[in-house]
Amino acid sequence: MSKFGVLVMGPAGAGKSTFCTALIQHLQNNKRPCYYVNLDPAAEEFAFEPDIDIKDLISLEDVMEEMSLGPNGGLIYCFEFLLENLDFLTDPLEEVTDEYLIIFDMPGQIELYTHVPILPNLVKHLMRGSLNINMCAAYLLESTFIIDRPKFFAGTLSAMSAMLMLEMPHVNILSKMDLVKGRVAKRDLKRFLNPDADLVDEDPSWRPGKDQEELEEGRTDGDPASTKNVMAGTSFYRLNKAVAQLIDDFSMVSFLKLDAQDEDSVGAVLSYIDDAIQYHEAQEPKEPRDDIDTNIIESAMGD
Ligand SMILES: Nc1nc2c(ncn2[C@@H]2O[C@H](COP(=O)(O)OP(=O)(O)OP(=O)(O)O)[C@@H](O)[C@H]2O)c(=O)[nH]1
Ligand SMILES: [Mg+2]
Repeated sequence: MSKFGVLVMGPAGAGKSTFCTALIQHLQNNKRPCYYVNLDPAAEEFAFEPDIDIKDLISLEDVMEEMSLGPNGGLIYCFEFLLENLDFLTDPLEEVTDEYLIIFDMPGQIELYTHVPILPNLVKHLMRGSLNINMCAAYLLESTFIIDRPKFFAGTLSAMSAMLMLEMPHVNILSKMDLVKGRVAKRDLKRFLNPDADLVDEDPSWRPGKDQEELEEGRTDGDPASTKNVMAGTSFYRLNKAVAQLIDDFSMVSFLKLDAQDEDSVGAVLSYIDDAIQYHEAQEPKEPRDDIDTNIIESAMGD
């Protein structure tokens, strides 16, 4: 028997926990069972109480205090500790059946998704070990990033890096769509869903050349440490063009749109996740149960 899960990832504040909440609400509205796993050792408040909470194993606050670590080092320590104590996850998850969608709410520290091999090891354990969970990664990026193209391509690069590192089915999501509605034309928005390198050239805010000249001549508005000119200069343009071209060449990253307040939008994203993990293929057609039908009929008749 397979199990089914989604790993909700992305940078800090991208809307991961809000998406998890919206997803749980949507599943409940559609009478689908779900199992909520919080893997953020710093998360305090939840709209739905997690079924498993990493804080019952280890909390970031304790680690930072006792090990004298900062928030990022502390988080890596928490995950290393989790990897040494995988029974904490395995034991309860073994009981979860194939009707459930297991939702893993991840922390936002970008270190986890880029260069340390912690997540690949965790994912391997969940997918290939005795748990045998069909997993999909959902990588969220805030849609407001599209207003600042260097930020958008940096975020897209981090999504691609997570895809390459995790080697699992993956959907990328532009979250908080309500914040860009009306600010970006629909046609322009479409370009960001399948980003190409030309978006860098078409950015109206670029002034390549001019500020670089000023920088080279030492004219930096009286502030020698100013980064303003660097960010608008030719070198920065070329860097962004190279990043965008790399993403374009791999042709791996496209985005789905998400407005967590809109149930249809949450349902649409869920249907992509279901497809990726082949959730519906595994569900047995349910026979109508005689006892339930009789009860419904009896209660409808006021018996
Ligand atoms: N307008 C709008 N705000 C949102 C949406 N989703 C999340 N937010 C807000 O964005 C902020 C961060 O949301 P979270 O869901 O906590 O983000 P997160 O990715 O879980 O954050 P970390 O766990 O701290 O990395 C909160 O203030 C949310 O209310 C959305 O769809 N629209
Ligand atoms: Mg969160």
